[in-house]
Amino acid sequence: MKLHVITDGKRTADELVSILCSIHSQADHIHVREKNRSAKEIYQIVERLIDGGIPPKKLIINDRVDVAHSLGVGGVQLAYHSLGVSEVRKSFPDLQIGKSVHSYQEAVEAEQAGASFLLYGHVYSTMSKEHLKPRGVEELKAIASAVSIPVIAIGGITPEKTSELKNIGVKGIAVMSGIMSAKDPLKAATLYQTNRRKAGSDERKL
Ligand SMILES: Cc1nc(C(=O)O)sc1CCOP(=O)(O)O
Repeated sequence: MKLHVITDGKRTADELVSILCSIHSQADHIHVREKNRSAKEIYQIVERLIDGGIPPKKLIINDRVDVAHSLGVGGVQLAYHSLGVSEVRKSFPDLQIGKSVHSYQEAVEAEQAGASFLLYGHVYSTMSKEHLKPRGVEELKAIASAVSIPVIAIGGITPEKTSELKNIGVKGIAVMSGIMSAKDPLKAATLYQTNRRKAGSDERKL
């Protein structure tokens, strides 16, 4: 299972660079999701992350295909308001394209349109999506067995949820507040990573 860390749009550029450079060794992917920043600001932050030692392929840019393409990073994450998967796929055949989905139908369509992986959520209740009912694991389980691209779970994921998600065929977890708002983000990321590895080895023992 992969660990995706999602930025929360609440930090100054300096804080963001400092947190991400300190935790990146524990993360498989880092999604730069800074919805209130311009393409230029995101570009400059990502340049600093790369200069700070984060391998470009680890970085996934939310929404901004232009930034992802011009910096040659690991991919783009498309939301409902983003360009469509098939339009992006047509122009960038080799780009890793993640698509955020919220139903079985959206998941199947995103795979058909050429998505490389899916983020499905929000699975558990979370302060990051306050007042919105969580979707639970049933639909997630159905999606994970219906599509052949990796499905990543997002929303309210604590380290303890890792093995439940692993058991239903999810290929990764995406975490925002559990790491970005932690008093010690490196310690938090390490705990997620340890549980993720443990979930993998428990499964191999079965
Ligand atoms: C950014 C995001 N997208 C979601 C979706 O359902 O697509 S849920 C979510 C927030 C996840 O935050 P946390 O790890 O703090 O619960």
